[in-house]
Amino acid sequence: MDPESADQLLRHLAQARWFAGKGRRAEIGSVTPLPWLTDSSTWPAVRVEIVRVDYPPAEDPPTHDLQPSEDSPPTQDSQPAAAGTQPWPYELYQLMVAYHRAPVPGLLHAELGRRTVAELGPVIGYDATQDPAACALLWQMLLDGHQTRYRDSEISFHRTDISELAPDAVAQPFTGQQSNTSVMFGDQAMIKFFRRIELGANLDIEVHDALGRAGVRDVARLYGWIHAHWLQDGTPVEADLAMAVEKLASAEDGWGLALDSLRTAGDFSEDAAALGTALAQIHHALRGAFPTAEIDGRTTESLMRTRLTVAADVAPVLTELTPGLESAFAQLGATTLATQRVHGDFHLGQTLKTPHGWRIIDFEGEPAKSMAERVALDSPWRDVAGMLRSFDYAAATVPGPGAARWLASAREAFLTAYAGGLPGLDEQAILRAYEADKAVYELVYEVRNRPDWTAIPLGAIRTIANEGDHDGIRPRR
Ligand SMILES: Nc1ncnc2c1ncn2[C@@H]1O[C@H](COP(=O)(O)OP(=O)(O)O)[C@@H](O)[C@H]1O
Ligand SMILES: O=P(O)(O)O[C@H]1O[C@H](CO)[C@@H](O[C@H]2O[C@H](CO)[C@@H](O)[C@H](O)[C@H]2O)[C@H](O)[C@H]1O
Repeated sequence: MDPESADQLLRHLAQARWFAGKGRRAEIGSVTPLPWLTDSSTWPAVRVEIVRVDYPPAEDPPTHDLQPSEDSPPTQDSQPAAAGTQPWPYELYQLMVAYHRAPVPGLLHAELGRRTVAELGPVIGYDATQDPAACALLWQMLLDGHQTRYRDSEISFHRTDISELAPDAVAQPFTGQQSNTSVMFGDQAMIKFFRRIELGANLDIEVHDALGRAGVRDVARLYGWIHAHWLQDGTPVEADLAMAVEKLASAEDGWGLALDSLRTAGDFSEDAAALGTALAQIHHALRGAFPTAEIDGRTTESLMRTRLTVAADVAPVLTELTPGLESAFAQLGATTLATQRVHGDFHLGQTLKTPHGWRIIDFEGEPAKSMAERVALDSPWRDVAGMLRSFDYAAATVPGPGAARWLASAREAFLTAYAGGLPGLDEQAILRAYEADKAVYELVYEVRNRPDWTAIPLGAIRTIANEGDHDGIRPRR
């Protein structure tokens, strides 16, 4: 790729909401095209291109010296870099590209650049997720279970039961807040194209698949996914590129509903109870579908202490609160924790209320955690604590005379429905430790993303830390 095209691509990435490298010194390391999804007579011509974005240290000169590779389909415009190992951090991003021979009115915002592609000649590349013609082709490929291979690369569409899906569903890009890119197909399905690629199995697909097989109705039905394997700079890799699920029509998100209820002095306890029941059903199914283990609570306590130390570098106010927080974590030291696969980032924004009941979405865990952390077994109390923190966020966002009562009744209804009764003292102590750990995570999240919101988790952290002090409980180490 010539420097001008690399710069153009980098500019496109830099303005994309899903690009994680904003504000960092980034370079295009390589662009690896996967096999064409369309045949030579079909326009637009569609394929996935995997973009490696490098983050070299400031002293290294920019590298646009990308070398052609024999492992990729021949093109004039994009080749993987020759580098086999990367001395600096990098990320892989998916671009689903639709090539047209002439400009498409209405797709100006989705233009990736003009280039000459060996098999196509001079063309204009667009983000296919924004192109109705390309989306119609992708939809048909899902329905057909399309598969295409070239040398060491393959891309395949996998389906579950798609008998209810109509071929003529009209594509509509999702315009709400999200970290990936979703396209709605009529009122039937949504395809979420993962932007930042994680090699291996995608957690959201894995969990939706397992819960669907277990007959759980509290999540959207999984209709299929797109999987690929290719040579990434000479190394064979594979990843899931997209997930197709039931579109939850007429759905309202839990965060908005909770705020509405607070603003109108309403009562959220019925909804909170339904969310508790849904979470209990999901946890039950996850226990059946994935391994479980009993672990020494001291291991979790130690992880929480480490996370707190790391967090205090980002939010130094945590240093003075550390003794109280460690007191809360220390309660875990005396327990054996039953662990399993969990949601990992359960909050009101991950819940949608449909005419058929609440549905839970986005099983990928906390975005700031590594894949190993997100897939690790954990106590189900992590998710319970996540939702309790979310009620606290909602009440703090709409303060007023009724907020404290709203919060208490939502908490009680959720906990009672989840656990079949209010937790005993031992469970309350575990829950408190998880609430503290979650609030520490949130404080870091807010410092980095929404500095105006730091007071919310900080308020909870102070309360928990001071409770520990009053109890006179001290960490044992
Ligand atoms: N199955 C679905 N049907 C309808 N809308 C959905 C569905 N799943 C997610 N959404 C909408 O998309 C938004 C983002 O979903 P999410 O899974 O969190 O995406 P991302 O991982 O890209 O951030 C949700 O807040 C919700 O409004
Ligand atoms: O992007 P994700 O939805 O995966 O989650 C991240 O962003 C959330 C904010 O959008 C953040 O949630 C925090 O704020 C919510 C209110 O906006 C609140 O309901 C949650 O309880 C609170 O944790 C989440 O922590 C973060 O991982």
